[in-house]
Amino acid sequence: MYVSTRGAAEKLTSAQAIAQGIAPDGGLFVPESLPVMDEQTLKRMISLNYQERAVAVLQLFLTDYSESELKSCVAGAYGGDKFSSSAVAPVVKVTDDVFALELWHGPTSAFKDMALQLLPRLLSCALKKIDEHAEIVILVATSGDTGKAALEGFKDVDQTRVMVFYPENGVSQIQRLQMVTQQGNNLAVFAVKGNFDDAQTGVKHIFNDNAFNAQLAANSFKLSSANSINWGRLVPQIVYYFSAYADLVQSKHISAGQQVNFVVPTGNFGNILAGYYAKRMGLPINKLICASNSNNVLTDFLATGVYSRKREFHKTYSPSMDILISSNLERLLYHMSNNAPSEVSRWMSELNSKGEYQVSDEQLQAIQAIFPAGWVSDTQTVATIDKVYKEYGYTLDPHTAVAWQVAENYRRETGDSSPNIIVATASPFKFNDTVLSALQGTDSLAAVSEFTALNKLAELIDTPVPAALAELEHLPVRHTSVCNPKDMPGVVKVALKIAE
Ligand SMILES: N[C@@H](CCOP(=O)(O)O)C(=O)O
Repeated sequence: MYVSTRGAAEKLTSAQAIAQGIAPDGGLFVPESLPVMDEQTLKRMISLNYQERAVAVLQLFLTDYSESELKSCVAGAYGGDKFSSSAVAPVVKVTDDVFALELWHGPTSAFKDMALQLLPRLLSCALKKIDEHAEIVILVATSGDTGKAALEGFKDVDQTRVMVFYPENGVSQIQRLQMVTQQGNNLAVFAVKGNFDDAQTGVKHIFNDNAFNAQLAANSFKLSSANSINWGRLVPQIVYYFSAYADLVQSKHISAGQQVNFVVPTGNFGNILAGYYAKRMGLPINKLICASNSNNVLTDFLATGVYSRKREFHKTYSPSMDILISSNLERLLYHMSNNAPSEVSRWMSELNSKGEYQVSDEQLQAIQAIFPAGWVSDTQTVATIDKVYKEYGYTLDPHTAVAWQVAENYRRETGDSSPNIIVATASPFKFNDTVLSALQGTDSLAAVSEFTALNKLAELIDTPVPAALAELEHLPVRHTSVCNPKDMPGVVKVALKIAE
């Protein structure tokens, strides 16, 4: 069963939690108890393919789904030619003890596909299970990657509508084009005059507005989420930690049981939290290294125990991580406080009212023992892209470059020699201008169009542009709406044709 991190919502099955998205008390759903992956299953994973590994992990959490339901959801998500790699999430050896877990082989070239190809299937199945007939309105706040992956995953899915809110000037050109050209009859995309936090806060306000939800219900609509606040977004992400480990044992780069570090470019804390669940389940993870850009709110929290959003918001070359309110930290705090919803509620309410909260020294030490952290500037990010390409012929996108450099700094500072698995979250082509100028200097971008830059990058790194990105050049723009954060509820009503 699933409980809210704030303790004031009823327990739900996983199907109910996935359909609701967020708990009615404003908290996030977490498993009441965490399953353990026994050693035998861990060993067995080595010889399984990605889909089989996914079922093995999912069935430990989604206990109200049958094995055949999970197999069918997983086959739909990862089967066929949806992913450009047959491994789905391949692990690439970059140096003797540094590996890249490439999570960007899906249809939108970012790691969000790993969950957002599966979530629509889990949700459709959940709606049948719980006999829900309302139309589910999925609200998404995005700093670039989740939005497109949600649009692609939910496009024309029965009984769903999708509404994506992205910061007007806070995503890469390719990310923007991916969203504004999206086809499908059940979706809408809005640029928000503000940053990602404004969009995410706007969405959370809508979720917590009882009158608004009642009006929706009267029109046979219910809200849900495709962000990592939804448990159904998070659980598929646990799978690739197991899969990467199994691959490395299979290829004999590590021995079974050996401790490894995962280094995760972090924004909303969902990806790295999935790694935490994998560790709690028994995967031999030494550290989960939290890598940030100059929006280093998490680095500071992990150093001091004070989470403060009272700071300048920076627009960086790694825009998907331009976030100051990291939603999933709430789940970690719940687990690290020994499941104490009253403490979590107090911290979240202080974050809301005072802009900050502080955990105890004891809690901080327990968190620090698992999550070392660091951040790098834009200047270091581009230097890292250039250095890694020159030294190893491997092309990093800016988010993955942040992780790479933080991993290098961590190893130098601590002497921890565990193999580092860098979680590669996006294709370099999504951030073509930053990557091209990192490799060839800013002059390479002078007076060239987005698509010339894409092709130049492809030629330089001798890799074809993903077809779905190349075709953006010829797709008509279908979504041009812009709104203020305070107008988001009205915008949702208009899109749903609900009268004021
Ligand atoms: N980095 C994200 C921000 C939202 O995070 P999510 O994991 O909660 O969906 C993005 O690219 O949109």
